[in-house]
Amino acid sequence: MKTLNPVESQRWVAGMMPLAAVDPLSGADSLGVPTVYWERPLEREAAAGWGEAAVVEATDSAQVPAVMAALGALELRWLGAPPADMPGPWFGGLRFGATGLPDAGWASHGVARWTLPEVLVWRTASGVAVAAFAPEGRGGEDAVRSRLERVRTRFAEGYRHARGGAVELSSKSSRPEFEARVERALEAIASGQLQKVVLARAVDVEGPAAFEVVDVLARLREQNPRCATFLFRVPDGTCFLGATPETLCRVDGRVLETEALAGTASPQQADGLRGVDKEVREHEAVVRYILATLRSLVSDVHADAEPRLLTLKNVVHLRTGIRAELKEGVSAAQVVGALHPTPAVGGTPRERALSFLVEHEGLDRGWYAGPVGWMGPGRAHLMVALRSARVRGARARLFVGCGIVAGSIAEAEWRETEMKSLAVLRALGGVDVGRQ
Ligand SMILES: C=C(O[C@@H]1C=C(C(=O)O)C=C[C@H]1O)C(=O)O
Repeated sequence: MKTLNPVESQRWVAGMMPLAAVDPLSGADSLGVPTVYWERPLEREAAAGWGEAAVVEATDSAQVPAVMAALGALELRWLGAPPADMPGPWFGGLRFGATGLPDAGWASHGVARWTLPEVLVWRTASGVAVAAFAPEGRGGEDAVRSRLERVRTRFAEGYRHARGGAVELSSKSSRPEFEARVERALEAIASGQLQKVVLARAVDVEGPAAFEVVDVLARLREQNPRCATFLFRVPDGTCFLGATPETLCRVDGRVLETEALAGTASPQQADGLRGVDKEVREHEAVVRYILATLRSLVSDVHADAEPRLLTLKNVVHLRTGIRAELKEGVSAAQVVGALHPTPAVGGTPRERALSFLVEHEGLDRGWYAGPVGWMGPGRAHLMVALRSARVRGARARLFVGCGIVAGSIAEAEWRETEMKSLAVLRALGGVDVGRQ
C-alpha cells in the first residue's frame, strides 16, 4: 500500500464554509478540471474535488482491504462544527479484478486509488458548501483558511451547462471477435461449466481534438439524471468517467441499500421485459447472489417482491431494490469486499465465471465494472462503474458488457452493447459515429 503525502498517523485539519454558488461543477471555470466529480441529479447530490491532500493506493489486490481500512481510520479535526451532509471526503475506486491481458493505459489508476481532495465543494440541503483539508501540524490551519478563501473568491455562481457543439468521432470495435467470444461463453454454459457470464468489450474512440472533460461531465449529468455521473482523474491526466445506473452499496450507519440491476431491453421493448425468460433468469441470478452474500453481514434484509423497470435514455433494466440492517461493527468496506463483483458484472458460479473472463474476454477492464464512489466516517456510496470510458487527450476507450445465459444470441448481445455505448458516445460529443 502506498500513501502519498503521508502524515504522522493520518491526522488532518479541515474547515468549511457556505459558498454563494448553485453548482459544484461551475468551479471548473476558475479551478480547472476537477480531480474527482460525483453527481446524482435526481437525488440532488453533487460534489467536486480539486487537488490531492492525500492519496491512498493499492499496487496489488492483496492490499485492497488495508487500503479500505485506512480510509476509515482518517482522523479529521474540524475548525468549527463538522458538516452533517458532506459526501466523502474520500473519493476513488478499485479495479474490476484480474485480467488476462494487462493494458498499460490503466497503470496510473492502480488497483485501488482513493483521494482526499484539498478542497471539496458539494451541494447541501440549502445551497453549496466548500471544505478544505490539510495535514495537521504547523501551518495546517492556515492552509485550510487560505484554500477556503481562494475558492470563495473565485467560484462561479451560475450553473455550468455543457458548451461546444457536436464533434465527429471515429470509433473502432471488432464485432466478429465479440460475437465469437459470446459463442465461446454459450459453449461453456451448454457444457454446464457456467450459468451466466457477463462479457464486455472496448470501443476505441478518437475525437478531432482533446476531449473537454468538464463539458463531457456536463452532458453526462444532463442526459442521465437517474445515473451517477463520475470522474476520477489521476496526475498524468488520464480520466475515468461515466454515468452509471447501478449502486453496489450505500451505507449510512447501520442502514444498507443495494440493488440487483440486470436484464436489459431497448426503450421500445420495455413493456415486455418482465416477461422475457432469459432476462428474468439473468436478473434472478443477481438477486439470489446478493441475498446469499449479505446473509452473514446483516441482521434484517428486505428485497422488492418483483423487479421494476428502471428506464434510462437508451436502455431499460430490471431492478430489484434491497435494503438491510448491517450487523454491529460491519463496515462499508466489508460489504464492498463481499458483494463485488456481483453476477451483474461477473457471472455464476462466481469464481468460474471470473476465470472464464481472465481466459477468454481478451480485455483489461481496469476500473470499468469496479466499485467507484465515496467513503467517509460511517457513510459510503459505491456504484458499479458502467457506461464509462477512460479518456486521455483526444482518445477514449469505452467499455460495455452484457450478461450471457442459455438462450442468448450473439447478434442481439452485440446490439445490447451498442445501445449501452450511446450514453458515453453522446456525451463525448458524437452524433455521427463513423465506423472503421
Ligand atoms: C455490464 C453492463 O451492464 C450490466 C449488465 C446488464 C445486462 O446484461 O442486462 C444490465 C445492467 C448491468 O448490470 C454494462 O453496462 O457494461
